Amino acid sequence: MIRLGSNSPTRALLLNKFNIDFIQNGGSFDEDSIITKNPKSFCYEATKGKFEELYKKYGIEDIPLLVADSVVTCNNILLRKAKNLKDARSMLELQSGNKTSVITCMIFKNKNIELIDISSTTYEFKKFNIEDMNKYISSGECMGKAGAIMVEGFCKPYIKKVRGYESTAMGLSVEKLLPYL
Ligand SMILES: Nc1nc2c(ncn2[C@H]2C[C@H](O)[C@@H](COP(=O)(O)OP(=O)(O)OP(=O)(O)O)O2)c(=O)[nH]1
Repeated sequence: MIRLGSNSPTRALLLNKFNIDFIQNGGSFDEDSIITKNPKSFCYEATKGKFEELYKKYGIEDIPLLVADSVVTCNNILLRKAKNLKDARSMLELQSGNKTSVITCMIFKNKNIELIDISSTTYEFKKFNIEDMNKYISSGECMGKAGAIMVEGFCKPYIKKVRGYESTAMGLSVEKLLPYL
């Protein structure tokens, strides 16, 4: 049993998919407090902030703690979760027919180890079909996802090339975590 220190439904879905028993307690770390715009540093700072908040609140005496953060970088621009549908559209237009990477940082701590993992999955997308993209945006599924992309959904038919785990792109590099559970 582990504590998933996250509000993310996708992270819960991933742990379920890998049959990992967990309870879910999200935090309220303010990612807007992070100064750096470097995608990898931002992702690490956000994960560290989330970990410190929840480690203070729950500790690891009873069960291990897992937190994570994901960001997207395209054309060296840091893309977080879209603020609104207009923001989501511009993120998607940037990534259409382009190369984009999802960076996921995880911190996992139990009584014996502390794992800090930063992984990325890089995609080369074909150009998104406009009608398809409009439908995706108006569905609202683009919200709450780093870079407004959904690799297992909207983006799937447009994947030309991929390097890295799909789980990393969805927000939790579970394959990297398994050896420690
Ligand atoms: N379903 C899906 N979700 C994705 C994908 N890429 C990123 N995400 C989700 C995972 C995270 O919930 C979210 C990235 O935002 P954060 O890392 O800040 O996490 P979030 O605020 O959702 O929850 P947390 O900070 O862990 O409480 O985007 C994807 O391709 N598919």
